[in-house]
Amino acid sequence: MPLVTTTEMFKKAYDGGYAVGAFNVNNMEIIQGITEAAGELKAPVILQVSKGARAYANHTYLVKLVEAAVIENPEIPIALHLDHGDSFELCKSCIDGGFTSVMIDASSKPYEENIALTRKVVEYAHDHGVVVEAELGTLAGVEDEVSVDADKAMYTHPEEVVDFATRTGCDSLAIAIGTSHGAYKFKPGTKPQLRFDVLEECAKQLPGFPIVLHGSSSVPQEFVAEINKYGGNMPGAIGIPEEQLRQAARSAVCKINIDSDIRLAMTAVIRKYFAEHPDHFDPRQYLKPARQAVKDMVAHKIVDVLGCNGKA
Ligand SMILES: O=C(CO)COP(=O)(O)O
Ligand SMILES: O=C[C@H](O)COP(=O)(O)O
Ligand SMILES: [Zn+2]
Ligand SMILES: [Zn+2]
Repeated sequence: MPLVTTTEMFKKAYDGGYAVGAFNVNNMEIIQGITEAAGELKAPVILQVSKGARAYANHTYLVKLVEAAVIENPEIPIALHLDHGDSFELCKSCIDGGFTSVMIDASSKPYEENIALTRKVVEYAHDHGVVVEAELGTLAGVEDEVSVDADKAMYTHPEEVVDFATRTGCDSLAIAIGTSHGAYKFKPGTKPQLRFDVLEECAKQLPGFPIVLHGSSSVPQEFVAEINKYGGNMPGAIGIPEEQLRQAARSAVCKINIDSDIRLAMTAVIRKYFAEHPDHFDPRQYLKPARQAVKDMVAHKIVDVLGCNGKA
């Protein structure tokens, strides 16, 4: 099947009590690892491209690689999504350039400006058959090149979500409940805990509406240990406990974003490979196990965390 929007995926995920994985893509090996796992497990999947990914790999290369993945995996629905679009122009360029979904993240702007910009993107997107994810609340960590302190992060105000969703017409909403971007989500020694009360209140206000969780890598400690063992230096890297992601996936959360775990999986394998094979210099030799590590990690998320296997 051709690239799809997330509309049908989210409806099924909402009703079925599971979530669809949204994985960030930056090169061929990442796209292959993710889609081979999703294809074999008959799972719907969202491939998302950040502004940084587009700057790194070029829009056309990424779209064509994703189109190749669609041809190679005809039995699963695949959506191509812009992650953290920060302007109307960037969203328009992706809508015009073949994406089926875009995020406009104006969450760092004042509330009324967030609404106005999101509304503008929604109008253009819907005219072109593309769906829109918006965001309310501020995630801790590094977002939009703004670094937000964990204790200054702003949880989404549930009393705003109906007004926001109604006035913008967005198709899904990313909320802040204590997740954050990157590999250092919680201070060592503190207990990682998402605010499920905030999530439940948002879901109650917007029955049937798909909620999105950003910053949802679990930062598997075996990857961190391998990285540190083979010359890396990532002390105190901590992610979201998978049990809490499972709980979120069963709720109104229909899309769970994972990028850092891809980076960690590849880096761990490549560091080990370099340490064990100092004489090798063919990139295929270390990118092949790195791609396999992405595939294994994604398969684990699909089956053991998201619950979207067999839902294609
Ligand atoms: O939210 C993300 C992409 O938008 C990715 O989050 P992680 O850094 O937790 O993987
Ligand atoms: O949300 C951020 C994603 O992890 C993308 O990160 P990036 O901007 O470094 O590509
Ligand atoms: Zn944001
Ligand atoms: Zn994000």
